[in-house]
Amino acid sequence: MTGMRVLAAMSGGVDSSVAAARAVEAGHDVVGVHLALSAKPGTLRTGARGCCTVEDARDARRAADLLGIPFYVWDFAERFTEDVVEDFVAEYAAGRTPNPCLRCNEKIKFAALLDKALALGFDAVCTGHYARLSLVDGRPELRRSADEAKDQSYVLASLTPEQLTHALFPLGDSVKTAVRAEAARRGLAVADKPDSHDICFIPDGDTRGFLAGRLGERSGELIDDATGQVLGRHSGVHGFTVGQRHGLGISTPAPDGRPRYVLALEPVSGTVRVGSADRLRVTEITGERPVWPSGVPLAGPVECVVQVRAHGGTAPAVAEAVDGGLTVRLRKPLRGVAPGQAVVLYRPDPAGDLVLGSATISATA
Ligand SMILES: Nc1ncnc2c1ncn2[C@@H]1O[C@H](COP(=O)(O)OP(=O)(O)OP(=O)(O)O)[C@@H](O)[C@H]1O
Repeated sequence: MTGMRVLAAMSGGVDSSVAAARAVEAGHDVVGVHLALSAKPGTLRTGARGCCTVEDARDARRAADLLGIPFYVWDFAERFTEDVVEDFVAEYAAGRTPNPCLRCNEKIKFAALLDKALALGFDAVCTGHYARLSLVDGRPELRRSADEAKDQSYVLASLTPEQLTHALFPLGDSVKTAVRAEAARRGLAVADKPDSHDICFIPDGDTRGFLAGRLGERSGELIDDATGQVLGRHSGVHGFTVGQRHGLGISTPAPDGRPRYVLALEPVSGTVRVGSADRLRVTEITGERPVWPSGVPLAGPVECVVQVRAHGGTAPAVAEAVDGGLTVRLRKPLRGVAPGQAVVLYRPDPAGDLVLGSATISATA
């Protein structure tokens, strides 16, 4: 479809700059917007790296200028803090492992931003996400990106059909190297800008330190799940994720000398249960709050491939919608399946695996 009124979400990175350029080229009427998401952005003077820095806003503006489109900066810092950062902290405090990019898509980019865009008369929000999106008989179909390494369908799979109907992902069919080459060809100054990674509001990558700063000391015991033996103390369940092996701070070596992994987090008592790798194997996953991006709930047990974290963690499975939730029986056990992460169901397809549904992991067995 051409001639839509499109609001391009421009981070100041190479992907969203090229995505906006392609939207312009496709004949849409495009306006660029950069979201100020941090209450304390880094500045040009200190050169500090941070979330949504002054440099990022400037890069986005330059790209918009080159494309000849109007450009605005909108302050969404309060919404972002409430819906993404506070949620992130609360989830860790509750012993779960959240995915903040997924939450940002669900609550900010395709909720607060999309709502404002629709209210202003735009038809769609365009982003530089790597995922394929098409409308088939009026139903959105979300598929994995052509670039396997960059695929972001996992963090978009919890969007509803209503949200996806108003989304535009112009990079879905491209690989990152081609996008960089295109940025250079178009004269976009951000062509060489490094990929953003990890969590944008923790620029130094020290998630544990960030959470410790927010949640303080909440000490508890590290317990060997098999023997009940206390192996050490820790300063908060928020420092751990199911499947974690390193940084456990265990002072007592296991009698069998095998490495130990986090098996479960119990926030009320502050207990971290650890055990050997074989105890980490999961064959059944229970999911809550399922979402069907194409608007079609699973009918009966369905053979699919599931993914349980943003990178890797895939296995063939049989999934079934039950009582407003989801049950997944894995055909091959997975390790490191953490409550709070999403379980995303895919139907394998040479044209890009199709997202059938998604749910939040609530329990494993
Ligand atoms: N601060 C922001 N303002 C506006 N849009 C944003 C912002 N941050 C992210 N986005 C949008 O969300 C998309 C995905 O965000 P993500 O953090 O995964 O970026 P990315 O893959 O590094 O892309 P880019 O190279 O454009 O930064 C971006 O391509 C962009 O469209």
